[in-house]
Amino acid sequence: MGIDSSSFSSISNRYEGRFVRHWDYNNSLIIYDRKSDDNRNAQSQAATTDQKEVQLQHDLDEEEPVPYVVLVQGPPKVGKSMLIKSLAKFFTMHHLDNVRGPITVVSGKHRRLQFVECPNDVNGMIDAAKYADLVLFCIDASYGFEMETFEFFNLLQVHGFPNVIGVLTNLDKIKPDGSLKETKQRLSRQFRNEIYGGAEVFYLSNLDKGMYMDDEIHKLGAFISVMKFNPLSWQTAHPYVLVDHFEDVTSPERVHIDNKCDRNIVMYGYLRGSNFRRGTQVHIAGAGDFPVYGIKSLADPCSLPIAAKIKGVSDKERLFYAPMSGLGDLLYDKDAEYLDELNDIDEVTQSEIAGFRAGTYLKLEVRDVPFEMTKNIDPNHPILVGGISLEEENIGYMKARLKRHSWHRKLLKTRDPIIVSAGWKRYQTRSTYAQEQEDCGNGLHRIDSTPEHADCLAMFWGPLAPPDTGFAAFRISAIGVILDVTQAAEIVTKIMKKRKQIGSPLKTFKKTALIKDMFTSDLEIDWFEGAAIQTVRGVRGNIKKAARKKLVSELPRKGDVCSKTKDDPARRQQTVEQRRGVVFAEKKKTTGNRICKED
Ligand SMILES: Nc1nc2c(ncn2[C@@H]2O[C@H](COP(=O)(O)OP(=O)(O)OP(=O)(O)O)[C@@H](O)[C@H]2O)c(=O)[nH]1
Repeated sequence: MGIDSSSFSSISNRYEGRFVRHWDYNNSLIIYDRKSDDNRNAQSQAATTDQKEVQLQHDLDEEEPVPYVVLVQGPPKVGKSMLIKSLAKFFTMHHLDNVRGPITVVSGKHRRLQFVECPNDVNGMIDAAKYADLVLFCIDASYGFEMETFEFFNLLQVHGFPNVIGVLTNLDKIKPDGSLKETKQRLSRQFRNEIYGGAEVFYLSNLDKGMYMDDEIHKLGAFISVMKFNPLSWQTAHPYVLVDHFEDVTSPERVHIDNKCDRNIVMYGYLRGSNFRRGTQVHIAGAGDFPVYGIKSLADPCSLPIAAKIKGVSDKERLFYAPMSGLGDLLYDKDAEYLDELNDIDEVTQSEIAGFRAGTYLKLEVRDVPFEMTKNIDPNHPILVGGISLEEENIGYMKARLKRHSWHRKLLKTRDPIIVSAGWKRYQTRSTYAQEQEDCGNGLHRIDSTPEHADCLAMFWGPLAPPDTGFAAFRISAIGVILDVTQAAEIVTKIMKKRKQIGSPLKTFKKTALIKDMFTSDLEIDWFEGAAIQTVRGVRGNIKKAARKKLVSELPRKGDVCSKTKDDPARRQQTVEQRRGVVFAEKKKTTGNRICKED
């Protein structure tokens, strides 16, 4: 039976008549007679000691939740770094000089937070939207909302919907008359209207010694420490690592011979989402898919206080971990391998059975990545490594439903290049847009550009993402969802371009007509089999097939009237109209004649 620690202490101290109840190490209920008093005091002391130990054991048995990623997003110079520094100081009393890369802090007995400053470029924003558990939207109150805020919010909608909080900065730049209160109210209202109805908004009204005011940071920090984090579906279904330390381990001799050779790299970070099984391929954002050459679990560099106590490390030493900002102990040393609270099963066997557990601090080695990755490494641009399923390892065609974003002024044209972000991946591709139309059978009508206000279908080639995955096209020009995937384009769907082909009727039969001068070859006719056809007066039909030469030469003569027409007054006028245009000129070109079947 599982109990929480608070209910344990109240229950274990409760006396019922002559019986005392308490829980043993396995959380099993034990009841003993309080009147068999020989060892009563001893038992009471034991119960207190047991209680402490059980609570410790209970805390240890609980999985250490992985640090939540708190992403600080906002336009340039809005105060993102200063907010992270102020919050880090609130939680740890450490002063950070730089904000570079993920910064992990212990924010409470059971919670750690990892602060990340969102890069201001498109690729950084795309990746950040996929790993954020909470987003602090920094808004410069002296300026108002900027495009990036809305753009990033749209990305969050596509890739999951984490918690969001609005933070108004630069309030001291507004005149402290009536307009300050009015500005706060207006921006808060706008944030809730445009971003998220129930969102909290915090105000950072001034600076004190280069930091935000303590009391305001305390309010925000305290709120984040206790808020509920909702698991996001894509993240929980995939293993992923937000890299907080990176090393190039290519042998110097190899680099000396060819400084543009592929590199071997080692990345460190907490495993998030689902368990990581051996053999899983990873996608390194911006670099591509790679098999994992080596994977190891290491000692947690920023343990929760309870776990640190068991490992004999003082809390103070473990409250902070920010290797890219130059803080935190180097526990990712090769020898410092993690030992599980399951000592009798060795690490290899465990990982073979269940994979590496989410929350584990991992060391991942990947070989032969392009040298540009190490050359352009930027600590302000955290690396996202996502585990991919077998299905996602393939490249093929995807059919998606898509709608042009209202703030993208131009229509998206078929075959124009777009940057797509779907699943862990972002890539450039060309899309063909199409619409479903009844007269096209199972096929689709190709359209030259996306419709003005409606959604449409998009077919594009790229690394496959599972159906129902949200995606966005950049700079946010459209958002949509993947419908279907395959490696062969024709299986996704048949797309037909709508063309205006004009011909003239050669002969009409009962329900059939021969049309001439519409196409130039039999092959062209084959492409259009089944396509809709219509006369100027509105008689509708479908293209059936190319006419046999013999049939064309055996055409009836002018003046023949089909009996069906006489019986059908509604159609009579149309058919007569249609027959007026029939030309019995000698046929010059037999190919290109069509048999058109009426509905
Ligand atoms: N007066 C005033 N200045 C602020 C406030 N917040 C930030 N600043 C100043 O704005 C400047 C930029 O602050 P940062 O924290 O570096 O802003 P940032 O968003 O991290 O900037 P980038 O990383 O370059 O995008 C600093 O000089 C801060 O002192 C504020 O609320 N009031």
